[in-house]
Amino acid sequence: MSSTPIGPADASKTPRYAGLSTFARLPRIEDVGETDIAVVGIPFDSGVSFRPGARFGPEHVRASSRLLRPYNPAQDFSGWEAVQMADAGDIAANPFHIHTAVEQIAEAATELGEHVDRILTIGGDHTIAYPLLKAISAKHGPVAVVHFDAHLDTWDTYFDEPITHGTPFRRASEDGFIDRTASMHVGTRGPLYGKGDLEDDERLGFSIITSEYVEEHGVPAAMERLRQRIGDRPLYVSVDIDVLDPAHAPGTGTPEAGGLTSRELLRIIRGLADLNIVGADVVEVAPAYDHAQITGIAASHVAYEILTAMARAIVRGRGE
Ligand SMILES: N=C(N)NCCCC(=O)O
Ligand SMILES: [Zn+2]
Ligand SMILES: [Zn+2]
Repeated sequence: MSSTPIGPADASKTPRYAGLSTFARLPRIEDVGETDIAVVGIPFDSGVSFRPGARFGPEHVRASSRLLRPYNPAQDFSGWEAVQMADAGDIAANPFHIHTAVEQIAEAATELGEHVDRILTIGGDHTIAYPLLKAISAKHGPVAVVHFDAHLDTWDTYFDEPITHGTPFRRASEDGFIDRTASMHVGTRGPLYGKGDLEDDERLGFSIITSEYVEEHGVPAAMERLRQRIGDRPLYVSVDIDVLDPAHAPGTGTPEAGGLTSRELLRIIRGLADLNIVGADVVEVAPAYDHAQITGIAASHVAYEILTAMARAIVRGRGE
């Protein structure tokens, strides 16, 4: 798409708090022609092991994104002025049958991916990363994954069930959706079931930047390790908002103490901006436990940084 993109509603003409709720007040996909980047919601939380409520994440993050502005000074770039972004609405996923839900998600993401260059998904619980990785790897081959999360999410089963929000990256690794030489968790912390969890995790292809590592060595060292491991491979970024400390993201289902600050997370994501982010999700926002939109605003800013990085990658690819 090369003509001038259609941007969000102008906040100096239509008040920010007016109008239909789309991410950042972007146009709906049906209201624009060709779209470079689609933001899509997946209101699904049937995979949770503790507090439910992430099914209301997409509408909450959209509502919390109304104050975003076009120019991102931290990346010196105006994403939606450079490429066409649009809100593609929500993917309908069966809340009563998780196997059907993941098929629906994989199909809908594959179909959307045929029409747009990149997709940023707003969840929903972390289960959705599994079908999203299926769709993205069908397009690009096995992708490098940077997974921001308090949790490993490479556990095997819960109640003997293989598809849950604690297991998506194990299933994705077993199914060959991820590049086992180039994937990483960031922000991991807290109690595990046993030491074997870490051995399994390594075997499944992940190395780990713990929350403590970020505190000890700082954001630049973390960014350097990420760049070294990923290189120029196609990169999928999955952000579980519980990577943030509960002080920065109370509105989530499985909170763990000792997490990143939102400032640290935003900086690390910006550090990925010169890599090739081909797809991303922001998951596990559960508004019932949120206060003053703390979690929703953090998630909307994370999504904004990722969208900016994606737009820059598209512009680089065009040789502009
Ligand atoms: N993906 C998230 N947020 N949490 C996974 C927690 C799995 C457990 O209860 O052990
Ligand atoms: Zn988590
Ligand atoms: Zn997770």
